[in-house]
Amino acid sequence: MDKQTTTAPTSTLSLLAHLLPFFEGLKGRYALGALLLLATNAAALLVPWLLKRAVEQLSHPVAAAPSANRYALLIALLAGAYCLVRIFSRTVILHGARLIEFRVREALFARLLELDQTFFFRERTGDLLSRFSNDLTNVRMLTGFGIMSLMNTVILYGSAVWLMVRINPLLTLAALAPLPLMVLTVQAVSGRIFTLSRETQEELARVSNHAEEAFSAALLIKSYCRETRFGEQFRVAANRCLERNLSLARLRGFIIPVIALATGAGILAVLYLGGHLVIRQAMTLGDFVAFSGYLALLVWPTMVLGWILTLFQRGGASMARINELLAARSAVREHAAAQRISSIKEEVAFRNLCFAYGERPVLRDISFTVAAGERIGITGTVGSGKSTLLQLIPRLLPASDGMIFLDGTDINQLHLGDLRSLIGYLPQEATLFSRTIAENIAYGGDGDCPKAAELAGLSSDLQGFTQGLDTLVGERGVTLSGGQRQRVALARALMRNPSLLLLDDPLAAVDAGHEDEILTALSAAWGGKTVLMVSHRLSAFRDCHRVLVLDDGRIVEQGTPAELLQLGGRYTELAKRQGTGGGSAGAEKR
Ligand SMILES: Nc1ncnc2c1ncn2[C@@H]1O[C@H](COP(=O)(O)OP(=O)(O)OP(=O)(O)O)[C@@H](O)[C@H]1O
Repeated sequence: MDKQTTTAPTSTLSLLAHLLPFFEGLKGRYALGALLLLATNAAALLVPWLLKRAVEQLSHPVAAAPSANRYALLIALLAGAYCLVRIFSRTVILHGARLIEFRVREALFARLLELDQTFFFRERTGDLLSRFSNDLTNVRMLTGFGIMSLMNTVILYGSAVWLMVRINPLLTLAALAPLPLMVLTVQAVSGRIFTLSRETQEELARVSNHAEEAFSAALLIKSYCRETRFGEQFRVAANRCLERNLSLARLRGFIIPVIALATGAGILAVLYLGGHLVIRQAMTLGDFVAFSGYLALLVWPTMVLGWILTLFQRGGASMARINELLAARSAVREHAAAQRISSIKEEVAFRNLCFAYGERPVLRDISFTVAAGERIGITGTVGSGKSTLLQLIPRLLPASDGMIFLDGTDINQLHLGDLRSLIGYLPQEATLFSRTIAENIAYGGDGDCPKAAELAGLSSDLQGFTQGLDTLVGERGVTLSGGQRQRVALARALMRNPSLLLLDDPLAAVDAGHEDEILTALSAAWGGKTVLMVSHRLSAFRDCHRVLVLDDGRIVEQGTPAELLQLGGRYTELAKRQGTGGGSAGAEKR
């Protein structure tokens, strides 16, 4: 995702405009919140007016005592009503903010599920997690406290200033005269606050990334005694984050005294000028008390202006980061007129398939056809593009149009869900969820779980677990051996009895004893399945009708294992090195 660390603060509003769709159906709630805020402020504004009336009564001392009690009671009642309505207004608005946070989180998650592999190659997990946690919190603060405080400030300023003008326009001017100084200062620093907020969020994302890497690579860090070095790298990242945070705090610290100065100067001006007006009897004492009361009500909203500004700039910066994620588009998309498919009747064909990761070509001019029910082995040098080739078939990676066909139809025109449900894919690295073995296998689809486990050669392992298929595998399968993890993943791929089986190095983490067990079990599972099996071990190809040998993204040899051994080329060389018959048992061609 493009970094926009220097996005101008003026664009904060346009960034926040992206939030509008998430307010759908909540506008009424915010309007009610505003109404309740109006009511609380009306109660607050009545207090100075009652004080004025109470003070005016003091000029008639005889009647003053009972009426003073009455005013005191009224003020107490108003304060009670103020508290009650205030609680409701906060709940109504803050609840709305929680709903918005929930909606944005859902939208983010839906987008992440939709994005293809190439996106995840680019992005760091810690950074993505940070968008889900810190950035979302900032957006919630903005849509909750930010909006509530802003509405409160606008309502209070609008009404209090109007009442003050009614009492004495010139005194109002004097009270508010220092405000432009405050506005100019706030304006001057707001751009810097936005930039710093954005940088802080990015540094925080780096810290999350370091933490995430430290957790997932704990074994590696310990085995290479890299605790100190890793700790140091974390400290550097955390320090950079701290510096940004401190700069932000300094800036906020600078705003608050300026605001306090402006409000203090206003109060001073009112005391001095208002006092003189009262002495000269150009203003009643009651009006002076009411005026001071209104001004006092403005102190807090003025003081929190700096905080509101920070909430908006920080929320804007976070929204920019969230928008980047929401705007990310998958290179693998459903075709507008996607064709449904329920089986592979004839073939899977590759026609001059080329693929590149960014600028780097990985597969070049690959052409071959796999007849339905045919089993193809794929071997070759490390990094020759074998895994990439497999991942292109279920469109886990985006292939260009006109390169891969299923029964004559370009896979890009097929319904994505249909295509994928025809395929059982075993990736090179087995990914397990921290659930039971049975649940991990059942993730592959509906089917016979014990049977799939048996086919994957898991039976003897399951006997060793007291809870068998119900054994919990720990986070990402840590409580299983590498070979066991891979066999659970294999069972998952077999679970839905797929038409097309894509096996990426199914014997990579398997010992010789299990290799034979799995291959024998798989022989029973082939049925009429079309199979593409990648392996470095040529013995894996004993049931394959044909084997392709890849080198630097090209097919350099192909044929039955026996034919390839006759060629005396790459395959023969590999077979010699492995001291095997090169899978020459080779399946009979149909
Ligand atoms: N996400 C990626 N971004 C950039 N390059 C990649 C990415 N994944 C793989 N590659 C590169 O593409 C080439 C082919 O990778 P691939 O994993 O398909 O090879 P392979 O033949 O399966 O390798 P191996 O035998 O080691 O499993 C390699 O050079 C690899 O470095």
